[in-house]
Amino acid sequence: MKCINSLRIKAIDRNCECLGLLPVQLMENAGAVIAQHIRERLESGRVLFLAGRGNNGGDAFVAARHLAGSSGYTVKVMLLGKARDIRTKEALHNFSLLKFSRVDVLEITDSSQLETSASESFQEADLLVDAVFGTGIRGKLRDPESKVIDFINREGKAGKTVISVDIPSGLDPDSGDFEKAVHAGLTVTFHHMKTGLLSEKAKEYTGMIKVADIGICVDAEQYVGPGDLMMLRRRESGEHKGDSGKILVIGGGPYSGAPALASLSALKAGADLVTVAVPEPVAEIVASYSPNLIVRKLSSNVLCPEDLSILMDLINSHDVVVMGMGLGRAAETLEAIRKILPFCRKAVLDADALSSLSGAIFESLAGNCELIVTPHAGEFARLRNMETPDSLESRIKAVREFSEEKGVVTLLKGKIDIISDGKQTLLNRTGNPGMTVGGTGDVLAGLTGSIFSRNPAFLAAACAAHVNGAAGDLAFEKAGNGLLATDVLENIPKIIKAAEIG
Ligand SMILES: NC(=O)C1=CN([C@@H]2O[C@H](COP(=O)(O)OP(=O)(O)OC[C@H]3O[C@@H](n4cnc5c(N)ncnc54)[C@H](O)[C@@H]3O)[C@@H](O)[C@H]2O)[C@@H](O)CC1
Ligand SMILES: [K+]
Repeated sequence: MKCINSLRIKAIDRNCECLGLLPVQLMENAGAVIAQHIRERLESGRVLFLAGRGNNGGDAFVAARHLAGSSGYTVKVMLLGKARDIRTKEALHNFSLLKFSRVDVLEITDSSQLETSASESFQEADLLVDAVFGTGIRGKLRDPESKVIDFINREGKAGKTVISVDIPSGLDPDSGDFEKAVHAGLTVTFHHMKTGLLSEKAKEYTGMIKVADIGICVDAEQYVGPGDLMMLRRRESGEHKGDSGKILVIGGGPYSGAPALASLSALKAGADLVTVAVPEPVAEIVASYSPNLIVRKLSSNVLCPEDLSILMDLINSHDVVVMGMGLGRAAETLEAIRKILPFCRKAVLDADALSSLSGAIFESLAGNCELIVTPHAGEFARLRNMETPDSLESRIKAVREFSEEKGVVTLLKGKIDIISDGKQTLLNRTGNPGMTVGGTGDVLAGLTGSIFSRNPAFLAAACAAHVNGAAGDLAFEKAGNGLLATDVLENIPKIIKAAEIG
């Protein structure tokens, strides 16, 4: 059974919104599902909804409206707080519809009301709906919410049915931990099972669990979207130079532009420091591209095994090594890459570096170096010794199997990018035909390294693919098919800033 954590559900929710499926639509579906489960449990009678001020409460407002429209039900909503404290516009919108829906509303502004004016509502209810907290619960429980959980449990103990919306209130949706939680007879959770519901501790509290479809678009989950960018680590105030990533780019030799593009891209994506190590003949050219780059000279015309002595300290003092761009495929270069890799903790391999990889290398790296590879279809074919299939389905299968077998994260570039770590797979469709121009792959590699320095490999690769394509789409608006890799580079900060992840 597919399980999901609270961060990912938020991401999917946001992706839905970006696709045009509004949060209020999902709330409507969630509420309608809850109303249906109530009807199945209770043919007629008094139903009391305990609603918090977040979207979990919003689901309850919708369910109350649906149920009040069915004959035989007397419906009451107890709002924990004042209407003006309701946190989201969707919940507030649905709350405001209650006054036209034959639903009694009681605002609990003081815990003492629970013992006095509100106590009768608990006693006379035939069924209680727990919509105090869903996936948005944070920190220690406060009153009146904490007390309401006790009141719900008291009625449950007396034999009344308690239905929890999404999760029993009080449970941490990810760990299943709690200081106090609603004891439900039935939990109706939305879209996928929440990780916390399956914990040993939670099992006694959830009652029967039903996973309910609420109409989330498949693409919101299968494709990387702005919601996934929300999962990336935010920069904290008070961070120091270097905390937001130190990237070592190893590239150049036959080419000089490629390592410069990767390095600048890492900086534009928010890395604090980028050092670019390049063979001696191109060092000055690379340095001339930008004063923001720290350039280190390697010993000869191309990267070679002797350079390991210069590179060791650099590798140790940087978070991520991004390697391959413009290195060429001289035998000594490929040998050097194979020698360098075991010393890296995190590495992104692109272009020529991919030619150095063999089964034995992957095995020797397992557990020591986290690796992201960013091949295009031709490079992927060479990596696997097998044609890269044309159909999307077969490509997805190939990328998933390769990633699982080799223990790496693969970002297969194409019209639709495929990102997989063997267990999770995401697709990306940002980008445009103008991006077939040289250099955009170098930009992607640097961007990936930059995000990877602060985030898990799979999330970093997926988000990098999305940001790179989105920056390319902005560049396309101005330059069409005449866009350059440098135009993509220039637009990276706009995309990063819009997602507030820089
Ligand atoms: N795809 C989705 O994510 C959907 C989510 N929906 C619902 O939205 C819920 C998540 O909504 P929210 O993120 O608004 O969060 P919640 O409704 O779970 O609760 C957040 C609110 O609870 C209060 N709160 C949090 N911790 C507290 C504490 N320790 N003591 C006292 N008060 C506390 C705060 O006022 C906060 O605004 C889900 O569980 C689900 O029921 C649905 O509307 C449909 C779609
Ligand atoms: K709940």
